[in-house]
Amino acid sequence: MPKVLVSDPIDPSGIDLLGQVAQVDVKTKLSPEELIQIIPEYDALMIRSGTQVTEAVIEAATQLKIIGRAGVGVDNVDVPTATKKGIVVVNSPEGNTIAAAEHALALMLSLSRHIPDANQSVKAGKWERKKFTGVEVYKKTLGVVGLGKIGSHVATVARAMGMKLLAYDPFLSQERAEQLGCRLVELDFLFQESDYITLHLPKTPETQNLVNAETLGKMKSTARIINCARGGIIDEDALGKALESGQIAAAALDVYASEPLGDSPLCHLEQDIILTPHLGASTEEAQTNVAVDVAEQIRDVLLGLPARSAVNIPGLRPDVLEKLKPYMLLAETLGNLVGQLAGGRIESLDVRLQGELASNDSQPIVVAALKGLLSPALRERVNYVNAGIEAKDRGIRVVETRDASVRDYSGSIQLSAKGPSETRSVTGAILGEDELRITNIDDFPINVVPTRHMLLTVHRDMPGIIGQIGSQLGSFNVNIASMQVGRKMVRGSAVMVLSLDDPLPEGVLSEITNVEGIRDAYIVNLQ
Ligand SMILES: NC(=O)C1=CN([C@@H]2O[C@H](COP(=O)(O)OP(=O)(O)OC[C@H]3O[C@@H](n4cnc5c(N)ncnc54)[C@H](O)[C@@H]3O)[C@@H](O)[C@H]2O)C=CC1
Ligand SMILES: O=C(O)CCC(=O)C(=O)O
Repeated sequence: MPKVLVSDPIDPSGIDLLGQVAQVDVKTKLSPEELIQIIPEYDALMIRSGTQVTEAVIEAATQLKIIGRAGVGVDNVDVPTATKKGIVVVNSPEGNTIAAAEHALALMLSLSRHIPDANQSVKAGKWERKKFTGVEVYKKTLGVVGLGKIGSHVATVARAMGMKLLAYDPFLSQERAEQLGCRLVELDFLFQESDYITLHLPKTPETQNLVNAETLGKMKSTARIINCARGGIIDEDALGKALESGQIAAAALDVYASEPLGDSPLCHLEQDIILTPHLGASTEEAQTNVAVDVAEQIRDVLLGLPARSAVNIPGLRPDVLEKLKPYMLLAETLGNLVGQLAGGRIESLDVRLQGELASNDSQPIVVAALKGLLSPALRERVNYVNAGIEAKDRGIRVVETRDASVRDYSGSIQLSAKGPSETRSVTGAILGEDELRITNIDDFPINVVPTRHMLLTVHRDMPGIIGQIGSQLGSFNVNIASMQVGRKMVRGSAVMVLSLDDPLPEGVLSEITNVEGIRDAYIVNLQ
């Protein structure tokens, strides 16, 4: 019988289900060393957010086939290392959506009516009716930052309560926002106009400290902010200061930059602040949903069947997967790249299969391209199962074309993404067994190995420009791993792609854009 380790508290419904096909050991509160010591015995690991599945844990896990996260965020799993070792990572992208949305709404109403303080006051024998006079949410403006699954449900309920809705989501179409009764606006406008702001976006390098002293400074002094998304999206020091100075009226947080929160200055604020211990997903229903969802996937993988919500390896028959894997990885990488170049609100994606690939089943490749395209916006919430639905919900039209006559490589994929103002296109191929290459960017021929941190420029082909960019990067201590230039004609336009050892520090991009001859510069981060 296969062995499953459950290392965080999981609803019994999931454990019972797994018990039918495996030996299940529940061992919570393991130290990192204890986990590394016992993990070699196990075929599957089931976790919530408590267990850190680090590179060291995965390297020690010689039998492991699957890691199941009973929840959405897989921030506590080293997914790239798991993928490298062929370990499937699954999550439950929707099991706790309603729970998290309802928690945000509960916090909004609690802030409006001072429920936690009023409760404490009555329990202390007081009767302070005037002190706890509240405000109504009816006809107030709610700004929703991140209009995905949770944000959409919050918007739907808030609309039914008579609230006016603004939303900011750089990856969502106007049409989808309108369906939800939201006016899609820029972030500054949302901060200036909202009476309540609720955050429902992922934590990424771009969203870290999205709410900071400057953005808080734009809010009304009567405004209230709620964060049930991820800690670190709000700068906690700046929030404390904004509350103390009366810059904003109140805040409610469920998530923190570091958890558990411990004795933070936020706990000692006199002002209106409600703090809950990451309870967004903690309802009986959500815990049953996520436990059963993930346990079913672990069971299926242990029985040799595909998983339905794999964040890293798609649910295909092993023989099909083996054949298509390099091309799916290529499509996902190209999707990610073209999405970053097109910059957000994509209206359509053209997937063109060329050469030998033209006669293949295109569906897995299209899905992989969409997963890559949507991953800057949705991160681990987009997988091979929901990528098509997510794209449709976002109003992205997908067109497939085939051209068997293109013979530069045995098989190649071209993706063209149409944004609001322009269409960007990238092509890639597989060299040898599984080496990925980007072979064309916006019709400029190039030969680039995709890497994690890249800088891409479109510039005038003239002497000195490459040297200047190299010096700029050097002055910021950024090391260049490789460089490729592509051009269509001498002294015309050119593209340059630099692979970097480290992420680009803030401010470098604007310096590079200022170099004479540079028309555009992009930071591209590929997974
Ligand atoms: N407190 C808790 O216990 C729970 C927290 N969460 C967190 O809630 C958040 C939302 O989850 P879901 O709605 O399921 O995710 P989702 O993926 O369905 O929606 C996220 C939305 O954020 C948008 N987005 C991405 N970058 C953005 C940016 N820079 N600015 C504005 N919007 C941006 C995306 O386009 C997407 O529409 C996540 O951070 C998730 O980890 C989820 C479940 C429970
Ligand atoms: O309670 C948990 O497991 C955390 C829920 C959460 O934040 C998530 O699913 O992303």
